[in-house]
Amino acid sequence: MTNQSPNQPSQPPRILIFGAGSVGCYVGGRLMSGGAEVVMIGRPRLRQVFDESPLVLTDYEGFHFETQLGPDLFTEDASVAADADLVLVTVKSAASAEAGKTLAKYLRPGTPVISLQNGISNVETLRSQLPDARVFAGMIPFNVLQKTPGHFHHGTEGHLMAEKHACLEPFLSAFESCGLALELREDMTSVMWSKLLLNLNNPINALSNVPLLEELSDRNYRLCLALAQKETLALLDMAKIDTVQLTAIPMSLIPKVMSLPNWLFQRVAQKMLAIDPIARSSMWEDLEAGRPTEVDWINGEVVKLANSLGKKAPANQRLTELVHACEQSRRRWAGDELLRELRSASR
Ligand SMILES: NC(=O)C1=CN([C@@H]2O[C@H](COP(=O)(O)OP(=O)(O)OC[C@H]3O[C@@H](n4cnc5c(N)ncnc54)[C@H](OP(=O)(O)O)[C@@H]3O)[C@@H](O)[C@H]2O)C=CC1
Ligand SMILES: CC(C)(CO)C(=O)C(=O)O
Repeated sequence: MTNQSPNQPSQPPRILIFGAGSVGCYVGGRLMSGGAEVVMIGRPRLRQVFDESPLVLTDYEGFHFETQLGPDLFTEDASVAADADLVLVTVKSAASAEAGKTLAKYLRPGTPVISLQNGISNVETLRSQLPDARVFAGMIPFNVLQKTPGHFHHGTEGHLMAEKHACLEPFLSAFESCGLALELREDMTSVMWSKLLLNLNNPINALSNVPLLEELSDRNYRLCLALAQKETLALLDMAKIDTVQLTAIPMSLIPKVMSLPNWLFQRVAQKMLAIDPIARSSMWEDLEAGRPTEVDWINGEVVKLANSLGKKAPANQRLTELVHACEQSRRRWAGDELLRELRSASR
C-alpha cells in the first residue's frame, strides 16, 4: 500500500503493533486470525518464546487461535515500521516517549497511529514525538493476561474504540473480520476519562494481590474504589468533562453500586462480575514482575486534574503513594486496612 492513499487500500493493510506484550500480542494475533497482515515489534524475551512455541490466544467465550510467529512477524527491528499503514502503540505509559521517538525515525508521513493505552496523556506524548504522523486516542476495555509465556487470555467483555477520522475507516473491516470490532467515536476525551474511572481499580487490585473477581467480591475493596471514583467524578464535573457508559451501569452510579452490600452487589452487578476468575489488572502484573507501574498515568492524572482546578484528590493521591511504596516493599493490603488508610487520607 506504499503508493496508495491510506483511504483506498487495494491490498490488505499492513498493521504494525509497537510494543507487543499482553495487549499487543493479543490484538495483533487476533487481527492475524482474521487474515490481516500484522507485524509486531517487541522484546527479545518474547522473540525467544516464539522461537520455541506458537503464539496462543484464548478468550472467555471459548475463542482459541494458535500461530507460529517467525522473525518476519515478531521482531525487535523497528525499521519494519517503514512499511506500516496503521500503527497500534501498546507499550506501557512510561515507554510512550521512547516509542514515539523510535517510530519517528521510520514512519511514512501521515501514517495513522492509535494509542491503545490506558491513561489520558499518552496521545499527547506520542503526538509530540510524531509531528508528521496522525496520532489518535484509542481505548481497550478488556483484560488480557499472559497465562504462560506466549499464551494471552482475554478475560472480560467490551470492544475497542478510537477517535473518529476518515483515515481510520479503511481499517475497520480488519477488526470486524477477527471479531474485535473497533468503534470510531467523536467523544474520546469522555471515553478515556470513563476508562480511567474503571482503571482506578488497578491500584486497589494490585495492592490486594488477589484476582479481580475475588477483589471485587470484597466490599471493603469496593468501598476503596467508590472513594477514588467519587472524588474523580466530582472533579470531572467541575472540569465539565462528561463521562460515557462503558459497562452495564452508568458511570455516575458505579460508586453507589460498588458500595452495596455483597448480597445485593452480586445481583445488581452480575454483568460486571462476568470476569474470568484468574484475570488481574495490568498494574498487578507490573508489581509482580518488579516493573514500575502506570499509577502516575492513572490516579496521578486525577491528582493533576485536581491541582489544575485548585482542589485536592486525597484518595487518589494516597493510592499513588501506596503503589509507589509497594513497588519497593511489595507490601500488600487487606480490604479493611486499605479502606481505613484511604478514609483517613480523605478526612
Ligand atoms: N493488560 C491488560 O489487560 C490491559 C492493558 N491496558 C493498557 O495497555 C497498555 C499496554 O499494556 P500491556 O500490554 O499490559 O503491557 P506489557 O508490558 O505487557 O506490554 C508492553 C510491551 O512493550 C514492550 N516495549 C516497551 N517499549 C518498547 C520498545 N521501545 N520497543 C519494543 N518493545 C517495547 C515492553 O517491554 P519491556 O517490559 O521490556 O519494556 C512490553 O513487552 C498499557 O497502557 C495498559 O495500561 C489496557 C487494557 C487492558
Ligand atoms: C481491563 C482492565 C480494566 C482490568 O483491570 C485494565 O484496563 C487493566 O488491567 O489495565
